[in-house]
Amino acid sequence: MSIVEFRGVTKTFGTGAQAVTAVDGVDLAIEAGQVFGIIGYSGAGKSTLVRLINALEPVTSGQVLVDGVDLSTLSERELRRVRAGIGMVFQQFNLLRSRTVFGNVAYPLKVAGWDRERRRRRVAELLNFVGIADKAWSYPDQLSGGQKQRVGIARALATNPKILLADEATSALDPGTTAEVLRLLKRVNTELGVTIVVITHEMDVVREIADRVAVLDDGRIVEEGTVYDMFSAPKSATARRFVRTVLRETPEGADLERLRARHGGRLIAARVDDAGRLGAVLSDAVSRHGVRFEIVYGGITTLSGRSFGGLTLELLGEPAGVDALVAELRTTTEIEELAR
Ligand SMILES: Nc1ncnc2c1ncn2[C@@H]1O[C@H](COP(=O)(O)OP(=O)(O)OP(=O)(O)O)[C@@H](O)[C@H]1O
Repeated sequence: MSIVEFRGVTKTFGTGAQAVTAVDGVDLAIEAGQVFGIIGYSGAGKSTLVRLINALEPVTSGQVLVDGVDLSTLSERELRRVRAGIGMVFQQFNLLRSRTVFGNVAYPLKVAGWDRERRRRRVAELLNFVGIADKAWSYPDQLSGGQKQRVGIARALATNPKILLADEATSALDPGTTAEVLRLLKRVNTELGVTIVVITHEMDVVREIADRVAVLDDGRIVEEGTVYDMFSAPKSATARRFVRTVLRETPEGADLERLRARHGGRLIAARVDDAGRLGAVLSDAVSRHGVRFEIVYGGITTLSGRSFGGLTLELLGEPAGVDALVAELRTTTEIEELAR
């Protein structure tokens, strides 16, 4: 059973000519223990989707199930219980400025009726986990963005939720701090077993921590799958655009013009992955086909622990030899001609 499931969910705001369909016929299954990314541009409906999961908004049609229970069948009191099992982390942290770090993290425990001693022990444990035990008596204004988000995460985890919703949790942070916060979220997933739904407009965030990803475009899921599959073979135009923001393995525009100006040989872009034998074919290129090559662009990274990337090669030799090499390369990996 999925921990979160959407069945034909539509959410419309307003009526008549003013109606806006923010979520449009979404089917989605998030399994327990996953980090699930939902990526989309501004206005795609991401925040609305999140608000449907924690029942801050009712669906217009369809069903949202949390732990197998259709939220629309629950009373307000039962919904509060479901919400208590879902933590939330926000882009703007949403900390109480008048309370210390300790006070912010203790707040949901107080609301849940924990006594003072239990609260103290739990907050200490949480602050240790997120690495800001030394800031317990500081106020939010005295903290950096990354520290504030650690407090936000500690607060979200206070009552031991099974699900954590992170809505653009790193969008207000610089790249270095983003990486630290993402590592912390990954630990929340692996060490505490919390299922995390990450809402973002940044493909880097998806690449860093998600297991699976859904692409939301104009309220619809246009693509869904493992992060590796989406990066290595994006199917929708929106997914391809997102992937290109992170992986610049194929030169375009001015980069491509510069390469063409500098390199007279035939330019091809080759995909590199775990299965490919690009290196093996290239190392025999001279002896088998009389073709030399130069690596002129690209990069290789890891995705979900697997190699992934692309290299642009300049192939130098007799046209027939180059043709034969390209044909051989095509049998091992994806090749794109960067024609003049
Ligand atoms: N309470 C509301 N009343 C009316 N329209 C709304 C409401 N909430 C969202 N919308 C509309 O629904 C659409 C999706 O908005 P939503 O905030 O879910 O998108 P988003 O992907 O989270 O965008 P952003 O990243 O900019 O927040 C938008 O057109 C928005 O104007």
